[in-house]
Amino acid sequence: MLFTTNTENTANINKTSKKDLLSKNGKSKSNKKKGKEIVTSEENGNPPELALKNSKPEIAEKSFKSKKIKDKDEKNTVGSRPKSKRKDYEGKQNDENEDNTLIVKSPKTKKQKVENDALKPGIDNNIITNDTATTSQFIEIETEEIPDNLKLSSYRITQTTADSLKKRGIESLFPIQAATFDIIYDGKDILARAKTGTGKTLAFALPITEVLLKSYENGGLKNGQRGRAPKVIIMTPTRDLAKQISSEFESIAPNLKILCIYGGVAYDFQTQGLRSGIDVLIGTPGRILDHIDRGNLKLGDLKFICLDEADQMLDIGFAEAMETVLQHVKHHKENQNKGIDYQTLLFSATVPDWVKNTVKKYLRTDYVNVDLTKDTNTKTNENIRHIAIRSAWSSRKDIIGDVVTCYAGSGSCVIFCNTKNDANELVLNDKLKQDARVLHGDIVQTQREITMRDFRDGKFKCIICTDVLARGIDIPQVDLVINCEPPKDIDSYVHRAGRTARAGRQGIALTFFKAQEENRIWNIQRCIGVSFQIVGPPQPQEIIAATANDAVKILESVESNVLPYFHSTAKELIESQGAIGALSAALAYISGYSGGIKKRSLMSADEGYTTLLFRFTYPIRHTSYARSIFKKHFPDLPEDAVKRFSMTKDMQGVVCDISTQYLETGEDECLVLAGRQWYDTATTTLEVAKELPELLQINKVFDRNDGEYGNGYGNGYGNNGYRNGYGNKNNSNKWKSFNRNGNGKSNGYNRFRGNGGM
Ligand SMILES: Nc1ncnc2c1ncn2[C@@H]1O[C@H](COP(=O)(O)OP(=O)(O)OP(=O)(O)O)[C@@H](O)[C@H]1O
Repeated sequence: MLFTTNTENTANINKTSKKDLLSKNGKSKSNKKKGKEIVTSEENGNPPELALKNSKPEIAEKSFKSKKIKDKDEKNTVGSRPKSKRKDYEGKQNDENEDNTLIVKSPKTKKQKVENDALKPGIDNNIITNDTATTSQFIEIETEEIPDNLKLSSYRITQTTADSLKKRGIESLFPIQAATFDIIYDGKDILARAKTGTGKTLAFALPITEVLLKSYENGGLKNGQRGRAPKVIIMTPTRDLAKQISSEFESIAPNLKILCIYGGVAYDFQTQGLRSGIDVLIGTPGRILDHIDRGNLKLGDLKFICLDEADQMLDIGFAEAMETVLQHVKHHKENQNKGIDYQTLLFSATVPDWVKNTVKKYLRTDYVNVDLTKDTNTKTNENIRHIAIRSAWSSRKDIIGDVVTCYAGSGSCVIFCNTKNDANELVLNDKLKQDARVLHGDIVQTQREITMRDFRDGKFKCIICTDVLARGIDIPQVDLVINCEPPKDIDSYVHRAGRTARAGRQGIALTFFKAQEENRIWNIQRCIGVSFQIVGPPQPQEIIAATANDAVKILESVESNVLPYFHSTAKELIESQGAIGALSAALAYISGYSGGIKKRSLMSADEGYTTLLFRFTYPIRHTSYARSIFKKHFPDLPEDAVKRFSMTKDMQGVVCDISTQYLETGEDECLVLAGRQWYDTATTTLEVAKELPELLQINKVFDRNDGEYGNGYGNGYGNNGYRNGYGNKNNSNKWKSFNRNGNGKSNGYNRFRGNGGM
């Protein structure tokens, strides 16, 4: 394990596979070679207590355990341990890999034999279900084995705090918390990065709380005095996040006085709060600065200044205020000849260079850089599934309700708009059948708080917002995030998507894009290392599948005593419509689809278009092949009735949209186009596409005759494709050159580009 303290002090801390963990096990080649040495600041002129050597971790662990029992002074501390031993113990818990990175073990499941209570005398066997029934005295259950390095008891967490955590269902630390606890507790500055929803708030809140509690206990800091200045300032970009962090502190540290301040509300209450004395101040930089300027906020006792989501400060216009606060603190301490007797902490899922450069001016040179995102391929949380739907802006408002129905399940949904106006418009949209409320910077603070509270409490399903909710906001039941259009930048995408799949849950991030925005989707895909699944808008069968269960539940919940009143009407209905027809009508009504479900193009979500799929038994070279089939077989079909031709990724298919007025289904489900029946041949079939097949990168393969996409094809695709991809004119009619880019290498993207010139 290496805490590099040269230029960056980087502790790379990775989750690793079970196999990796087993193979390390303190016995790896590198461990032998390096003698499990934690090289820290001693070699670099930093305080000696951080230079750790641990060649015999197992022994260190034992000595820690016995010491823990003996040491009465530390009885109030779960896992508190003498410093020297603690270091040894830490070395044991966190394995190192070949390149000296610290590995934080994740919980793994372990099979445990427990006594089968169901077979014990005196226990009611009726409670045995089919799943649990067994004749064995023991049953095997899967339990989570918490690695020692994630156990609360492995850290200097007081019993009171541990109890508060357990009340919230927190039994162990998450990797970022395990990775940063000791660093912060032991007095270092830190720049920490971990993916969204991985517990960064507690990663700073826990050690800060414990340091304060320890200081108060030892009399080092004055506790409870009226007018006491804060020991901690936490700056966040938004009020909503400030409120959330305050609640987090309140839940783990009920004995500390927490104050949350932000702009947009009167000063009086905040000023009174500051004057009465507080321990932790959480707020937005602008308002914090105002209080410093007004002389309300004293900085002399400050021990921690923490920046959460600092990189968003620039977007919100807080970058200058944030830096001025940091400068004030520094100068204030210097003027008091206290030097830098406080710690600076920075946490975010994304840390762009401007933040690093700004913050480094205020971090001590021996700060530690913990980056849990560094060695993973994706920048977003792995539990997020990324979906994109191409649709014209005008169609989006019509399908968004169905999208929520099909993808949010019983969970909640956050819908991001790029502007406040868009958010205001969308919330009025009657197609959004689900309960929805709007939240953005123009909504008054009290209403924002009510909306957030109700959303957390599950009182409505969708919150429509701007980026004001993109950062940090933690609502565990959010299963779906929708971007009404691609966000302005990559980091925004990472944070917006991160509102789902929190604390190990699964979630979906779904982005709408216009045809001309497609490159933005591929750009996000490339930059954050995820794979977008391009799908069509929900189709009737999916919508019905998603709603029918709920409708059935509603029917089942009807009080039986009211049913007799409906019997005679039901009887008449069944006589006129048949039982299935009558009940289906009732289900359709309950599901909110009594007005019918509009068929939509899978390609563009446009109403009035149906997507057709040609399949060939051989690869084709161009979508015009399909166009020529239409011309030949359906001479009465107007040319503009079919559009958006696009090649499937395997190049053995073409999808296109046909104006639904020219499409009928004849006997045996056969297709009738402009009055003529289509007959499949041995090599070519045509059907209504049930789902969007994987396409070659889409905007590049639209047919040049499509008004909507014509330019993309003619200029971008044609020229580039020919020159870059195809390369050699002489090869143009040779099949082998079709699969090659200019360099003669075959790969997905270039292969497609290579096709462009044909
Ligand atoms: N050790 C833990 N055990 C169980 N749940 C936890 C633990 N730590 C945090 N959580 C829960 O995980 C969720 C996400 O935590 P948090 O909001 O701190 O994430 P984050 O990394 O700050 O995300 P973001 O980057 O979006 O701000 C919260 O609901 C929190 O209560």
